[in-house]
Amino acid sequence: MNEAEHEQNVILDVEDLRVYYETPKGDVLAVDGIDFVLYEGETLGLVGESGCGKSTAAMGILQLITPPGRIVSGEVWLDGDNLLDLSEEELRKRRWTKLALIPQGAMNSLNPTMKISAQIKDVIETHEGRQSSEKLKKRVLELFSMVGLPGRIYNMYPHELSGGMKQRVCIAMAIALNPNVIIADESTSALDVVVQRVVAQTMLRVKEMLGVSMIMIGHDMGLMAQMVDRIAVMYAGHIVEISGVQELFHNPGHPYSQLLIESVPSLTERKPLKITEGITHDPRNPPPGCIFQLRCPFVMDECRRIPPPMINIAPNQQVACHLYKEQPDGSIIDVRDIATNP
Ligand SMILES: Nc1ncnc2c1ncn2[C@@H]1O[C@H](COP(=O)(O)OP(=O)(O)OP(=O)(O)O)[C@@H](O)[C@H]1O
Repeated sequence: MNEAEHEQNVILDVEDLRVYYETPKGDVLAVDGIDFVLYEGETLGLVGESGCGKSTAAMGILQLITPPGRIVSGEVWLDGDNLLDLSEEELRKRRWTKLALIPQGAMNSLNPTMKISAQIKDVIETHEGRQSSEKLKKRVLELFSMVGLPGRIYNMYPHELSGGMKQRVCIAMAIALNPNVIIADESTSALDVVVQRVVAQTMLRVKEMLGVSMIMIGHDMGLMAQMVDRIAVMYAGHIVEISGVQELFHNPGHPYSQLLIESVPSLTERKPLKITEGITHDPRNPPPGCIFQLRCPFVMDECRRIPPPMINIAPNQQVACHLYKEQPDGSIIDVRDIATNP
């Protein structure tokens, strides 16, 4: 769905974001011009194989890139501000209160020497100033109950909790100041499958209770299918498709999305995993034209020369691929259909 067709408001607007890492052999173009919007109340999945730039994109949005990384260009609009224009002080005020991150391996980011409750209180007091201990305790216990944690862990340390519980503590921290947007970076991948599902359900419940918008980063397509409204598919620093879950799973548009969907394991049918090659080009020296050309089964001459623009191929489906051509009447044709039905 494009912005005009969507009834909801845009809460986060990322435009042409580029983040590169400096290396002795040249810059790694980790995120190389991504554009997307997040709608109010929406959960957007960001998927793609390891190294495609998902975490870098998240850190770029939050302005948390550190050397050798740097933001080369872009705009990140949140609540009327371009985060790239703000001072570190202004950014600090917005982190946790407007935009919260549940980082990769979040549960290992808890301070092992501090009680769980003290860590959550710290987040609250840093932003809101000192408060009565009674009031703080009530708030922490409320947060625990929202994420399904028992009150008895109030005086516990991180090592006394299971992985799933620690992950819930990180969710509690992320929602403590009622942010508009939460970015969860593969926050469930270090957990076993059953715990993953429980944590994922906690995130969904919290999302519904608070009406917060979320970006969920991961590679488990099955989990994504159950959790998100739309999915942005990333390949080598580029977003190649943004589609509704139904559209992506039933009719993936980009050849890379097609490979990803074909690789989703099914309970009833065993099939070989198609994604085995990984990103084939040097991320410091991407080919001109389409970023996926070296692995694309449908590559054409045009793909080797011209980067494909993102176009709407269906109401809730945008794809950057030369296979799709917009006709003067606005309809879309797939050039493979012309080749097979002249
Ligand atoms: N400090 C760094 N120096 C050089 N290159 C880096 C650095 N950090 C990341 N990269 C490169 O940037 C690219 C994107 O990495 P990133 O971690 O964002 O990908 P990802 O999709 O989040 O991967 P994963 O799913 O494994 O977390 C990769 O090619 C990676 O090797």
